[in-house]
Amino acid sequence: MKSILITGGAGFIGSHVVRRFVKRYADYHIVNLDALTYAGNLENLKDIENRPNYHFEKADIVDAAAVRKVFEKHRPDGIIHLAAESHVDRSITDPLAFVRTNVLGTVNLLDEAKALWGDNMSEKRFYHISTDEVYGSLGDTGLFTETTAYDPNSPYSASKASSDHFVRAYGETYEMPIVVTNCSNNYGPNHFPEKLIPLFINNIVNMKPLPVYGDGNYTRDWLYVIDHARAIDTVFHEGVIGETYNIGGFNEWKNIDLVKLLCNLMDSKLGRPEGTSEGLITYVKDRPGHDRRYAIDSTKIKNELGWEPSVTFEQGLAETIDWYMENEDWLRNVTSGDYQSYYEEQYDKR
Ligand SMILES: Cc1cn([C@H]2C[C@H](O)[C@@H](COP(=O)(O)OP(=O)(O)O[C@H]3O[C@H](CO)[C@@H](O)[C@H](O)[C@H]3O)O2)c(=O)[nH]c1=O
Repeated sequence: MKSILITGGAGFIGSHVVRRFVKRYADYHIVNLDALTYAGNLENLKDIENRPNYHFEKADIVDAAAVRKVFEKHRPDGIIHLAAESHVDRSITDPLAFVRTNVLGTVNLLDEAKALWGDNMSEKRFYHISTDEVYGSLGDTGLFTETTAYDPNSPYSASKASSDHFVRAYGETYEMPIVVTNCSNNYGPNHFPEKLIPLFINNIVNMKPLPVYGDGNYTRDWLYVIDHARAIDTVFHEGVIGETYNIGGFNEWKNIDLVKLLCNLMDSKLGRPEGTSEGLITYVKDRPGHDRRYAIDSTKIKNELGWEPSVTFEQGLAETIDWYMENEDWLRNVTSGDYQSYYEEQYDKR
């Protein structure tokens, strides 16, 4: 039996990875290690929580002793590391939180893996999930490839770039079998409504303003989270040790075009007159250091491992909207408590 530790498994991308692994690999011992911060939610895993191959451990990766206990108990052969602070706006107001979780937390995990595996690293794997933001910002043309130089601009992307470097350093220095993927913007069910798509879905439902940063002409490449989880499964099992793979949707959208599409889809789903949601669009002060364009070339993973997106953007977005509308309780629960004050604070600042 293979023991697999998935960090951040109660979060957005992590929960889709945990669900996929628990359902597909009945003979694996799957451990979800999560600190259950504001963005982690065990509700995301209700449908699989009683499966015999699933185990949950509440621990913060910043706490090395707590991580060690989990390692000693479950003795993982493979680690899929997704736990991270992930919101760029939060990193601008509290960079240290990102250093702690994303840098220190990652090094703690690497150290515990090294201690557990010792000299016997064959058949082991440390897989770090990272972001295309480490490459910085593009002009109107070009794509990030695996050889693009790192050039992070936000405290968030600087912390992820740093953690990528530590993972690679453990590969070089201690011969740890590592693999890294850098992925574009994800969307889909269970996405915390601080990020563009779920925030705007929530605001449209509640007829609240849609705060578009700057001129709205910022470009992102969007990938359905379920396709990302499938890519992670592929890289975990078939990716070549020491390699980096870029993952993206070849699906670039300017924010304002995406927001207008979302508005139109929501109006028709909610039975509201055309143009109702677009009327909520409010241009607000820009995000400091806002990266203009991300666009990623995922040819390598397609050619070498046979992965490519399976869901079109129109299909994925429609499924996402349906999910939020069918899961009002989930949305209400995650937007209660501190959420409101966080949201208002962000909005007031602009
Ligand atoms: C929340 C919010 C965002 N935006 C803009 C900022 C960005 O250009 C775009 C998407 O913003 P966000 O949803 O915050 O995502 P972004 O900053 O691109 O980063 C995401 O995508 C990255 C991958 O590229 C991940 O590594 C990050 O964890 C993830 O948060 O929309 C707005 O115009 N208004 C908003 O209220």
